Amino acid sequence: MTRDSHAVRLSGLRKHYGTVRAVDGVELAIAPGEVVALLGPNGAGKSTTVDLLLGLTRPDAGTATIFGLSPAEAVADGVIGAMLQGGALLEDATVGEMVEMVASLHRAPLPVGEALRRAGVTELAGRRGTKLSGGQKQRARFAIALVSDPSLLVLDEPTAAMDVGTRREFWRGMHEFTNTGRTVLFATHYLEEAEDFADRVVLMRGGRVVADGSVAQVRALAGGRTIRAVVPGLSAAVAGELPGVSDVEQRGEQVALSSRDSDATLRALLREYPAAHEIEVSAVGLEGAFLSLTAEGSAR
Ligand SMILES: Nc1ncnc2c1ncn2[C@@H]1O[C@H](COP(=O)(O)OP(=O)(O)OP(=O)(O)O)[C@@H](O)[C@H]1O
Repeated sequence: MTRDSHAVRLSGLRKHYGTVRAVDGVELAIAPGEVVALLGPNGAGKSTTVDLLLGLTRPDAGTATIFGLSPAEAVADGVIGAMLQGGALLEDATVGEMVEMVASLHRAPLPVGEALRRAGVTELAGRRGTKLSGGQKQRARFAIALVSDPSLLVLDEPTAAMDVGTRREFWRGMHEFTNTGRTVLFATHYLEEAEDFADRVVLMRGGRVVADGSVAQVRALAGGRTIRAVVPGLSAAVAGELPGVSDVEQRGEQVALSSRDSDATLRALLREYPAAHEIEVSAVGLEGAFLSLTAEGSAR
């Protein structure tokens, strides 16, 4: 088999559970070195996509490859490391023993101490699985995911059980990993994590990819900008007819116009209402884009 130049390639991937289309024709190619956030509301198909990529579930149709390998081959080779939400830990073993055991399964693992350090669990090495808090378990799973020294890390809501400080430490460890040119795909509900950490955002809804691009591109897809101004004598009906305007919110003389073309809207607004003042134009945040692109009945 020729080595695929992509770190991840999902083609025509489908998985149904009864009548539920958990993954409904996903196409996704991730280049080596990309850090990709997988976003979407509950039930969008993120975990199923991750499971298909790891070979934990078989697709009804389509293929998933990792550097040209099947999921099973990639897992066996240590090319892919995974951190899953409910990933089992051995309750009777210590964190150090668990990492040691996983290391022994791989040809060229990281030194165990190094994996523990990168995951911030050096102090927990002697602690048993039963004695770990939710956030500590997540960090132990991170050490286990790192120890094969994988080229691709796949993480399903890695920081879900972590407090703010632990989360910051976790992303510091991740930066250490990605700075060496490794590839990461992580599913998350925290938009600020996607905004801060990902090069690319893939938005899923109903088992499909509904947006894919940089944070800035996904924001732009959601339909532009908001213009806020104080406009004496404004008529909401007239404002709604200005070019590019998709929504008008008025409170007294204060107005917020959502616009697909803020330049055209602003020119027309000032022509119509020369007394308009305190004008502010702002981009839609990732949160706004997320809500608009994943809303039920959204056009995309
Ligand atoms: N093993 C299963 N059996 C039956 N239905 C399933 C199974 N796994 C997932 N589903 C269904 O498939 C759909 C997609 O679920 P999935 O867990 O992939 O979504 P998700 O985007 O990860 O959601 P969340 O953000 O809540 O974790 C949902 O409707 C879910 O109920």
